[in-house]
Amino acid sequence: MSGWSAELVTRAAHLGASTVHEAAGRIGALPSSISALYREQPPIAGPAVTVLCPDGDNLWLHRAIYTAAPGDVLVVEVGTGEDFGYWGEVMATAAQARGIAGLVISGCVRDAVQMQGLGFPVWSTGTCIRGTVKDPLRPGAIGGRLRLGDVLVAPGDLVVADADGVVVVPADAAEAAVAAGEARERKEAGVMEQLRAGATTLELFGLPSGVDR
Ligand SMILES: O=C([O-])CC(=O)C(=O)O
Ligand SMILES: [Mg+2]
Repeated sequence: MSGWSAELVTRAAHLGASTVHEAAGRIGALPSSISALYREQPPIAGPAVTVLCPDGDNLWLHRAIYTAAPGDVLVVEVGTGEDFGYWGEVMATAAQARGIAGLVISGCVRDAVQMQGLGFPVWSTGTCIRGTVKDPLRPGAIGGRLRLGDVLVAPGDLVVADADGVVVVPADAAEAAVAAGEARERKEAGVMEQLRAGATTLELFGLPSGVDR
């Protein structure tokens, strides 16, 4: 759904969430309460498909699976109703069959072990066994703007998620953020090389030692 090359998305996933967040100007960090469901899950990057779910209702998530294109990341706001299992192994299986890259949700999921077995990556606020309803009369949306913590998410924004967390960068800033992230990574590689050779972080970063000498 975005105009990005697969190559740019792969580069973004390789950099990871923290580096892209820093390189983009310290923007877009989703709350740390939205964390990786299991540590071994693969890092992902891709354009956001935004979904708003009413509390305790996952009908719009089912619909979103069939709206998203291969490579998209579902980004979901559930309002105040965090404590439901909005997503599980059945929906993960459906999403995988459609090539969806992963799920980021401001609420809980269930079937954690099964999703680990599937290798479907999920960032959620936790797990909850309580099931949801699917009420066609309750308002939700696909493709609107979301607020997750203090981050506004628009459809098509670049999502990068890994074991450390999730960052969302506005679509028009994505290419520059990835390029800046690569420059940052090269610089850090140089710093670590010098640390191995005996330099200190205090001298390399010009930090005051705090000790009178
Ligand atoms: O049934 C649901 O709504 C969520 C779930 O557990 C699954 O997708 O397996
Ligand atoms: Mg289930």
